[in-house]
Amino acid sequence: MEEKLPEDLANLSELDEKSLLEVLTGRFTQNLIYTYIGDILVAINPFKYLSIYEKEVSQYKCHEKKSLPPHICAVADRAYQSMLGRLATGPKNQCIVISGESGAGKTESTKLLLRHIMELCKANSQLEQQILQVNPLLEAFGNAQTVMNDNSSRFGKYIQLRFQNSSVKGAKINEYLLEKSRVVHQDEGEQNFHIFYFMLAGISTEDKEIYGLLDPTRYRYLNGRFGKEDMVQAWRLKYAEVWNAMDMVGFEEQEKVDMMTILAGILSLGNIAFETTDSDALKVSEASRGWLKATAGQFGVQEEDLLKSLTCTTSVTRGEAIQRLHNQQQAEDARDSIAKVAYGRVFGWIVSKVNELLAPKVDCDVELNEIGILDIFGFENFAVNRFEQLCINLANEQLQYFFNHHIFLMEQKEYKEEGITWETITYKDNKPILDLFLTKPIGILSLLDEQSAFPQATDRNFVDKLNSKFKTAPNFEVVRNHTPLFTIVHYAGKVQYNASGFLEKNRDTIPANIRELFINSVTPLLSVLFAATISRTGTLMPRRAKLQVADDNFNSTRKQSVGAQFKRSLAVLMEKMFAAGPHFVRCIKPNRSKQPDQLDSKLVMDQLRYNGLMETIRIRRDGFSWRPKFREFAERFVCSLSCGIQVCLILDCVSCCVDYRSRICRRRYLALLAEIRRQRQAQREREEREEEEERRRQQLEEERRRRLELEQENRRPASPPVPLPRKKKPEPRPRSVLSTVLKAAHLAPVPRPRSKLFEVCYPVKYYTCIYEITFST
Ligand SMILES: Nc1ncnc2c1ncn2[C@@H]1O[C@H](COP(=O)(O)OP(=O)(O)OP(=O)(O)O)[C@@H](O)[C@H]1O
Repeated sequence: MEEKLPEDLANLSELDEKSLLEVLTGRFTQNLIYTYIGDILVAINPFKYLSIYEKEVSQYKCHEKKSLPPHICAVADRAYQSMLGRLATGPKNQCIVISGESGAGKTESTKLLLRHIMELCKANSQLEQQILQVNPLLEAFGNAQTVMNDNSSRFGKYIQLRFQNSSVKGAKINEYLLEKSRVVHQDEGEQNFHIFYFMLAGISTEDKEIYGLLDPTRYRYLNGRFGKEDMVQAWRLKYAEVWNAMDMVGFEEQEKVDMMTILAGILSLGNIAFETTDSDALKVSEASRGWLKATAGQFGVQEEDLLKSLTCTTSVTRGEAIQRLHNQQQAEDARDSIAKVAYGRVFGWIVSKVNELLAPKVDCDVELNEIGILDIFGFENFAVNRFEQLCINLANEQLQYFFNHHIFLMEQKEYKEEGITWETITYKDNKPILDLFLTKPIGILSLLDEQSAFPQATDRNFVDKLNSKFKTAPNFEVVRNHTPLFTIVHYAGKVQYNASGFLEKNRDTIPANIRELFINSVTPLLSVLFAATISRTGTLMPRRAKLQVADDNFNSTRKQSVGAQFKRSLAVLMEKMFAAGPHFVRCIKPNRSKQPDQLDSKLVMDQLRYNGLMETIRIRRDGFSWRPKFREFAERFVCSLSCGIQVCLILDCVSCCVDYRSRICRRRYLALLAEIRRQRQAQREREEREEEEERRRQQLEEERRRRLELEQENRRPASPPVPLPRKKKPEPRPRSVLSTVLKAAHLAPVPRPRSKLFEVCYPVKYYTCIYEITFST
C-alpha cells in the first residue's frame, strides 16, 4: 500500500531538508505533483500526461481546502471565490503569481488556471472561448525551443481577466521583454521563434512562391536547420491552428498576408552578407544580391534605398544631412537590428490586436473586478549573461520582494498586532539588491541611462562607473578583466554579467533613415508598425502611418530607454499586484533532461532554497497556515450573545492554540461588554443629572413668578429679583456609545448605507480571519 504523505508541508513534524525532500520525492513518485505550504502551492513538473485534469477538477468549486488533494484548480477556485468576496474580506482584485525556472511548468500552470477559471464562471460564450484560443497565437510568435524547454516563453506576460460579478467581461494581456535577439541568433541546441518553422512547414507550395519563401535550410537566421518529417508534420498542424486563431481574433486578410510577407522578409534579410572592395568600400556580396532584391520586394521598399540604409547612416545636423558610411560590422548590425525591430513590432501589434478583441464591452462606470495571472521568465544564470538576463533577473528580484513582503513582513506584522508572542523569522531581504538596481540617480539602471545618453560612451565606461560607485556595495562585485564584466549577488545566487552591447540595447533606437524607409513601405502593415509609438512602459501603440516622411516628433521627443521602460512597466505591475489579494504557485523542475519520473534531489533542493521555500515552510508551520472560509469557520465556531445591544460575535477557535486564542478572545470580549456597560451607566447618570437640574430650575422659576404676583397685589415696591440659575451647558456627549466601544476595542467602523433600523457592520481583524460584529439598536 502506498504511504500517505502530508499534503501540506506546514504539517511536517520534522523540518529539515532531508524530510522535506523525502515527502516531495515520495509524493512525486505517486504522481502527486502538487503540495501545499499553507496557502502556497508547490507544483513539480511531471513531464508526462496525468489524468488529474479531467472531470474531477469540477470538484474544485467552492471547495473546502482540506477536503480535496492539493491542485492547481484549487488556486483558481480560491482566487475566483475571493474575487467574488465569498471568502474572507480583503481586496477584491486577485493576482496569481507563478514562478519557477525555465521549463518548471509556469505556462502550463497558467493555461490550467485560465481554463479552470473559465469553467468556474460557466464560460461558454464567444469571449471566453476567445480568451482561451489566443494562446496558440501568442505562443507561436513568443515561444521557442531552448535547451531548457521545447516550448519556452521568450516573453513575460500578465493576463488580466476582468469580471462583472461572476461573469468574465474581458481580458488584457501585458507583455514584457520579448527576447528579440533570438530572431538573429540562437545558441547551440536552440531555435528561432516557432512561427518561422510553422510557416515554412504549413504554407502551401503556391503561397510559398507568392511570399518568396525558399527551402528552410537556406536561411541563416534558422541556422540552416529544419525539423525531421514527424516534427514538420506537427508544425503543419500548428500553422493551421495559428491561422484559425488569427481568424478568430479578427485579423483582416490583408493583415495576415502582410504579416507573412514581413516574416519572409526577415528571413531573406538575414541572408544578406557584406564584403569590402579593394578600395575599402562596402558592398553586398555577389552571392547575396538576390537576397537583397527579395528582401526589398518582401518589405515593399526600393532596393537601392534598402541598401543605403544598411550601408550608411544619415543624420541631420543644423539642417545639413551628413552621411556616415558603415564598416562591415556596422552594416551587419544594421541588418540585424532591422530584423529585430520588425519582428518585435509584429509581436507588439498582435498583442494589441488581441487586447482590442478582448477589451470589456461595458459602460465605463461599471465596476469590474480582476484576476491577474503573472507568468514571467524565471531567474537566469547562463555562461554569458547579457542585458536581457539583467532585466529578467531584476523582474525576479521584484517578484521575490513581493513574495517576501506578503509571506514574511505582512504575516509577522499581523502576529505582532495581534499580540502573539512570536520568534521573528529571518529571511533574505532583497531590498538592498532592488535599491542597487533602481535607486535614482545612482542605481545601475540610472547609470546605464546616463551613459547611453553620451554618443561616445562605451560599455567599458559604464562598467567603470559601476565599479567606482558600487565597489563597496554588499551585492556588487568588481571583476578585473579586459571584457566589461561585473557581478551581482542576487537572492538566487551570484550572476556575472557581460556588459558588451548594454548601451546599444538600452538605447534601442531605430536610425531615422531606416524608420523613414519603412514608413514609406508599400506593405501597409510595415508602414503602420514603423509609424507606431511606444508607450512609457514599452507597449506598442499602432497608429496610421504618415506615408510621406517620418514625422519629426519621433526624433524630437525624448525616447525612453529600454531599461527605463522596463523599470516603469515593473512599477505599474507591482502597483496592481500590491493592491490585489495574492496567490502563489511555485513551479519546480524535477530534472534537467525533461524526463518523466526522475527527480534530481539537488536540483529540487536548490530551487526550494533560492525560492525561500524553507523559510516559508517554517513561517507557515509555526504560524497560522490555515485560513478557513468565513462560512466554513462560522458553521463550526459561531456563538451568539445578547444583552441590551444585540451582539453577535463570532469567535475564532482553531484547533491549535485553542486555549490561548479563546482566552485572549474572551478577555477582549469581556472588556468590550464592560465598556458598553460603563458607557451606558455613564449616559444614564448624565441624563438623570440633567433631569434633576431642569426640575430645580423650573421650581425656582415658579417661585419667582409667584413672588412677583404677590408683590404686585400688595402694591409694594418690588424686592430685588432672585437671579435665575444659568442654564448649564450640556456636558459634551461622547460621539456615540458604539464609536467609543469600537475605539476601545481597536476596531474600525465601515460605513454602510443607513437604513430605518440603524445597523452598522464592523470588521474585526482577529488573527488570520476577518469577522463581523453586527450591532443593531
Ligand atoms: N502539469 C503538467 N503536466 C504535464 N506536463 C507538464 C506540466 N507542466 C509542464 N509540463 C511539461 O513541461 C514543459 C515545460 O513547461 P512550461 O512551458 O509550462 O514551462 P515554463 O516554466 O513556462 O518555461 P519557460 O519559462 O521556459 O517558458 C511543457 O511543455 C510540458 O511538456
